[in-house]
Amino acid sequence: MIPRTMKAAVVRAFGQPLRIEEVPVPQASDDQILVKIEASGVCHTDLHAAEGDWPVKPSPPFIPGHEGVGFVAAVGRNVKHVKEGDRVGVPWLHSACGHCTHCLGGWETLCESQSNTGYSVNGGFADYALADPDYVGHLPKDIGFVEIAPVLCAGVTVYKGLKMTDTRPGDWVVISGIGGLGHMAVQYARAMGLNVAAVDVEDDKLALARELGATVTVNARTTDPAAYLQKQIGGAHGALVTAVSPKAFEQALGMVRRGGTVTLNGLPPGNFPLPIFDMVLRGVTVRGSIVGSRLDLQESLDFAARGQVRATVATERLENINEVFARMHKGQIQGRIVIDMSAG
Ligand SMILES: NC(=O)c1ccc[n+]([C@@H]2O[C@H](COP(=O)([O-])OP(=O)(O)OC[C@H]3O[C@@H](n4cnc5c(N)ncnc54)[C@H](O)[C@@H]3O)[C@@H](O)[C@H]2O)c1
Ligand SMILES: [Zn+2]
Ligand SMILES: [Zn+2]
Repeated sequence: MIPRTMKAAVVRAFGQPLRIEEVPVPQASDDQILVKIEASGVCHTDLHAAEGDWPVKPSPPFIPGHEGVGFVAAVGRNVKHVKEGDRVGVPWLHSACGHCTHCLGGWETLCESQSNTGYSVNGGFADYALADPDYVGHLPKDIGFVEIAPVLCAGVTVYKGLKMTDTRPGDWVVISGIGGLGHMAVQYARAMGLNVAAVDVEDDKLALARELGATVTVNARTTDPAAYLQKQIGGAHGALVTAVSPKAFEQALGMVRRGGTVTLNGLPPGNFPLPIFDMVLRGVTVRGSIVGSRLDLQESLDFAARGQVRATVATERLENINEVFARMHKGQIQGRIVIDMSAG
């Protein structure tokens, strides 16, 4: 039985604490599904959204959250391939047009008509969320909701980002920023046969990276990470930047060897300089990468299903979301915090 109202964390104004409110449960249109959210990972993007950090902003009031996972509670009458009771996740890529050149080419992440969960449409920091059945992730059978939630954004994003480094098994990849995204990246990289170096500004993050399979670690607060990696491994073949500091982006350029590729996942507001001479003579590629396609999402879930990646998680109640954001802002979270919607 679906209630009329639900609990949700709502952004009423940028930079203000989220409010826990009782709001109407949304109703699925003929082409949508309604998902009963059981767990919802907290991504740094949710914090950027609530702060209004980016040039393209959401419109308050809105409900953040794009790692929401749970059971399908209702299906619209046109929905054929997803049924009530299915276990699904509602990712950042809420929906796309399906017919532009990007969508046709398997690059729906670049669709100009896309909508984004927890940003342009309400997300998973609530008991229920709407979803487009064509864009949900189908969850592996034997993994709990709390543990799988971080794959819906952190997992798929770094899995795709690693592919975009154009590295091959046996190559070195450096992961800069070992937070929610980065700690998953270390694991995907290992599973993909890569040697992993990890960079962060906190020693406890680097300790986690080592536990998860990184064999070289550098604290960028105390050591110049580019110089260190050139000396230790001759520079990496690829770098994946998930850090929330523009400084880390600049430093990553020097972490790769000649011909290397630097893929940018992190989204701190700001810019960083590209030294022309150095980029040209060293043949370095720099590219952005945003989440992943539906196929990337399903593949990233398959790694979890096979036990090759496993998010380091701690649970919190939705009521504590502002405290979670405060800790995230200070870089005090190990792995991912997941809101357990069944708690309270
Ligand atoms: N491109 C995408 O599709 C995509 C998807 C999800 C998140 N993001 C973005 O990725 C970023 C990271 O998200 P998250 O949830 O992993 O955040 P997080 O807060 O969990 O982790 C960020 C990490 O960066 C580290 N860090 C900070 N300054 C650093 C520096 N100078 N050098 C190295 N490490 C540094 C922090 O210690 C922390 O471990 C955010 O900006 C988020 O918006 C992008
Ligand atoms: Zn995210
Ligand atoms: Zn499109």
